[in-house]
Parts: sequence; structure tokens; C-alpha cells
Amino acid sequence: MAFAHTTEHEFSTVFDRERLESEGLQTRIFKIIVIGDSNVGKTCLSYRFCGGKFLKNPEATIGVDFRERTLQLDGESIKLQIWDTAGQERFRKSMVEHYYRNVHAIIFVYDVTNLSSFESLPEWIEECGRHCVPPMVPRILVGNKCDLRGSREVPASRAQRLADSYNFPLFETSAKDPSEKEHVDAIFLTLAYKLKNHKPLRLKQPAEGSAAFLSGPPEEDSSCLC
Ligand SMILES: Nc1nc2c(ncn2[C@@H]2O[C@H](COP(=O)(O)OP(=O)(O)OP(=O)(O)O)[C@@H](O)[C@H]2O)c(=O)[nH]1
Ligand SMILES: [Mg+2]
Repeated sequence: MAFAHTTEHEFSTVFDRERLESEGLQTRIFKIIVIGDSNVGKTCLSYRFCGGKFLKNPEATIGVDFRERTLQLDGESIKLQIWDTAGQERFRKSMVEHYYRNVHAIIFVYDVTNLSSFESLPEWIEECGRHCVPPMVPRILVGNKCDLRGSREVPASRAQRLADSYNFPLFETSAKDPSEKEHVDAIFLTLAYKLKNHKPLRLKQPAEGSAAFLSGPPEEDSSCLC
């Protein structure tokens, strides 16, 4: 099978169609990107959600790492394809266009013990705007490393004010603290439910008899004029 010139979504569609046909399941797939400064814990958060554990000694992400987890929500199979992006400019610059293309939801992460990572958030949010992500794409703000209680630099009240100003939900959690596992799950579940309740999206080149499909770009996607 040749994948030359195949877009990432088309690739996934082919791959998932084959697997899901054999399982006889119907699955919708959503792309979620995790964005924020380097070292805030994007890799550890996505690993906690997809792998169930705290990843010890992660290395700085180069480009993007993919993780995924399939959830059963109200009898429907939803696959979250998590794009764990690089925070360091030199490791992300060639990838930025790919991050935002056909994204279904965005998680902005900062470190509650690092004020500068919180102050960077407006820049990350603006970058997302520059890439014409439609307003209907759900966004969530996550303050990580809450286990480091004595080192907090970002008060919850300040984070809440910023979240309110953008109308984003705010979660504060810890990828490290095992007792926060369900809370980390709740971040992704909140997005999964929002996405699930969007209208079902059209199949791209549906195969006859195929039950699997990749959710396409949001229906209200407006053409980018920038
Ligand atoms: N105490 C504590 N440390 C954490 C937590 N999450 C991540 N870390 C640590 O923070 C450091 C950076 O974590 P990463 O997940 O690699 O950060 P990142 O945002 O993916 O960084 P880049 O890939 O460079 O963008 C590592 O030393 C982790 O062990 C947390 O919840 N609590
Ligand atoms: Mg990383």
C-alpha cells in the first residue's frame, strides 16, 4: 500500500478502517494537540492519560510524539489521537503547520511553579489564532505540577481570571501524583464529550461497508483569510 502524498488524516483513515473493519466497530477519531512552554509536563500529562503511569525522565519532545486512547462513551467508541508537541522553538518550527491542521481540540499547558510558562499562554493562544483554528474547536487550560505545593508561582485565582477571559475551562492537576490520575482523565474526557456531541462529521472517501471513519475538520470550518 503506498502512502506517498497521503495526508495524515487519510493515512489514519486507511489504517483505522482496516483495523476496525476486522473488529466490526464504529469509531470516531479526534485529533487533540497539547501545547505550551518546554518543561511544563505536556509529555507526562499525555503519557499519564494514554499509558496510565507517570513517565520518569522524559526527554524534550522533538517535533511531535503521538499517543492514543480509545474510550467508550455512551456506547460509542471514540479514539483520541493525542499530539504531544515540542515546547522548544528549535524542535517545533518545522512542525507548527502540521500541529494545527484539522485539529479538533487544544490543551494549553502551563506549570503552576513557573510564572513565565503561565505568562506565555497568550502567545500560544495567539499562535493558534494565527493558524486559523475555528472558534468552535474546544480549548482547555491546564496548570500542571500541583504536587509541588511549596513552589507554586501561579495562584489559582489568577489562572481562573485568565481562563475566564478566554472562556476556557481551567484544570489544575499533576501528571506525577497518582491520586490525580482520574483528574487527568477528566481533562481529556471533558474534551471527548464535547467532541462527541458535535454533529457527526462526514466520511472522507467512505469505503463500502466500512464502519470506521475519521472525523473530518469541523463543519463550520471557515476558510482562512490570513
Ligand atoms: N513534580 C512534577 N514534575 C513533573 C510533572 N509533570 C512533569 N514533570 C517533570 O517536568 C519535566 C518536564 O516534563 P515533560 O513532560 O518532558 O515536559 P514537556 O512539556 O513535554 O517538555 P518539552 O517536550 O520540552 O516541550 C520532567 O522532569 C518531568 O519529570 C508533575 O506533574 N509534577
Ligand atoms: Mg515533551
